[in-house]
Amino acid sequence: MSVDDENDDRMLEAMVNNSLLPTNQLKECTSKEEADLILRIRRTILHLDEDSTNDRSSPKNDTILSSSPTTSTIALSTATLDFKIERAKQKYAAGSLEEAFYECWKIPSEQRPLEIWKLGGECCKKLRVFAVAQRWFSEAIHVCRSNNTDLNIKLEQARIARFFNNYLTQYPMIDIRIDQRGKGIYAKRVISPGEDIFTDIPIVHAQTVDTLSISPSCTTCTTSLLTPVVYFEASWSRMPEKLQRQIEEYWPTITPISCPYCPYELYCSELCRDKAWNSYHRILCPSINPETTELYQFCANKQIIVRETWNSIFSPMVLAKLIAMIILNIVNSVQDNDTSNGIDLNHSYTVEETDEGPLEHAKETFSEFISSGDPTYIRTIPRMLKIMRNIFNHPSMPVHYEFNEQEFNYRFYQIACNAQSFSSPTYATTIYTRFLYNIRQRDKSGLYKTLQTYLKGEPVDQVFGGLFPLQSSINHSCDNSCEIMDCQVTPEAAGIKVRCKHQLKPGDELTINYVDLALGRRARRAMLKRAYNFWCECQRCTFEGDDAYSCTECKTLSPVIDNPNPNLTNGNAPFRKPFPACSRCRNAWYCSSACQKQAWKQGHKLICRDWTKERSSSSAN
Ligand SMILES: C[S@@+](CC[C@H](N)C(=O)[O-])C[C@H]1O[C@@H](n2cnc3c(N)ncnc32)[C@H](O)[C@@H]1O
Repeated sequence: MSVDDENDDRMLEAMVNNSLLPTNQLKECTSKEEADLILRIRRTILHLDEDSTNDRSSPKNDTILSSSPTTSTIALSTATLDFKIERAKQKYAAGSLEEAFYECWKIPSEQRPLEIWKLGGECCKKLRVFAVAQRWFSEAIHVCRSNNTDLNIKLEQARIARFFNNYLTQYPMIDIRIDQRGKGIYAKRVISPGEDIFTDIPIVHAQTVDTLSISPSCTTCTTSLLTPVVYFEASWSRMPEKLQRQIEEYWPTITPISCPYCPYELYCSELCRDKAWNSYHRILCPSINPETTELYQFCANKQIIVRETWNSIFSPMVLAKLIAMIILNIVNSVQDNDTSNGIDLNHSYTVEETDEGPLEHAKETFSEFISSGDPTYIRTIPRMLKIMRNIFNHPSMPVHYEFNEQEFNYRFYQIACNAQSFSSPTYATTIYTRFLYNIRQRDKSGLYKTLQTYLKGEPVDQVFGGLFPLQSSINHSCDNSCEIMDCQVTPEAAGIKVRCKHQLKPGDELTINYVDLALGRRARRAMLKRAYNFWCECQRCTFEGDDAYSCTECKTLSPVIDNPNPNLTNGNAPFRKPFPACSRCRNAWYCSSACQKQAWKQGHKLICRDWTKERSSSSAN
């Protein structure tokens, strides 16, 4: 500490002792996080004992924290204010973040200028106290009174950092940044091909409607529950009993248990059953809420799948579970006696009230999933809106959740834009393969030969669609740098891992493919627009063309020709002679070798390969 600093400190102490910092100003902490930070700074950095008599402002945590900032602080003179602002800036420039924040904090909130709110926010961001950073940037925006993009980005970054803090601490090789596409994940160090980057467990998931009835599995942990009865279908009942016993002897042991109150959910264990009950089934079980029967039957009856909507990874059950989990979050927070959230169980809360009000935290878990799509689309699926409304308006609901068209639309697109397919590595085929292996190893009676007339080949594997908090921040590229693999993340939970496919340098973005890479650019872009509501401008889309009738490089249209086949029509458009395709990728067409050479140099060489041979590993669609 320099002499100047010491003098400043003495001056500051004098100010404190001369009531320039009134005690009740310490009530200005509006959150527990802020109060904790201030107390930590006072204890560890400034060595100010909470009970020190020197320090007139020496509250305990409960007095330092106030739910509403006081307005009764004594105003600082302009000179003192300027002195404090300057001092905060100096501390920040010297890298003393805690002290800089303390300086900012000691200025009464009503006198804090924009630069102090901003500086305090920066300090907290660097100190990784993101909840406080969020509040200070938010106040900065409030003080600013105009739309300040820089501050909005800072606030958004603090919010994201707060939400993903645990993940980013666990996976220091990645970072989350935002741009016009929303969040994205970036490498912070070199990551080599084949390296596993992170694992993730879904926050909500459900089995896809097209595998539900043919590939039974544990609703909670997704492990296959394929039994011989299900595998052999009708032929099981026609088999001699002795053969059935022999099959059972070699079939891996599987003992599914169902919900005791309804036939719709299967589990591999009581643990999985209880988890499901506590997180959503206790309000979605048809024995409690009869309106859910229609939803369970809709999912079980694969004939009525509207493929375009409830596609291979999007089960409407994900949507129902998500809302059920929010409702149970509310109930649990009340039961935890957390009175600070001010929830009144006798009151029916509406979605609007929960948006800004005390129930916000109940929805916070799902707040990071982006939601983007055509709002008129859901009018084409009125039946599901009706089913959901009936479920969530049923009197058995512990709190009222107004499930209107707007909410349906928002939640629908949250799932549509973010759902990722996955499965337990204990697939149906794993069970079947083990069965055949057991017979080959142990059977001496010629069972395998007898079974030939009954075996139907490999069973269909169970597939689930889920929302993964971290993985859902990965943007798409048609030349993706990473791939998604199924993974048993913990002994109890299946999920995914993200594996590096192409070498990543610090700052490079982690990307996955949401659509089949073998498709041409026009089809890929159309699918991405329809399913995810964005127009792909990735490197590959930039250096490929749509068709053979315009030069991918100079955009010149190919020459008009006579109709080559009188049976063909082309609307009012003329017939054109196709330009030759790039012989390797066949996804770009050039009018001349000069254009081809130019395109190659510009960047086509970076993405030119036979895409039909690329493994389409990620299945976000
Ligand atoms: C799974 S999320 C990816 C993370 C997302 N950016 C976020 O902020 O949460 C999918 C959404 O991200 C956006 N997105 C993903 N890849 C994109 C790309 N290549 N170009 C533009 N937007 C993209 C689209 O809005 C899409 O619906």
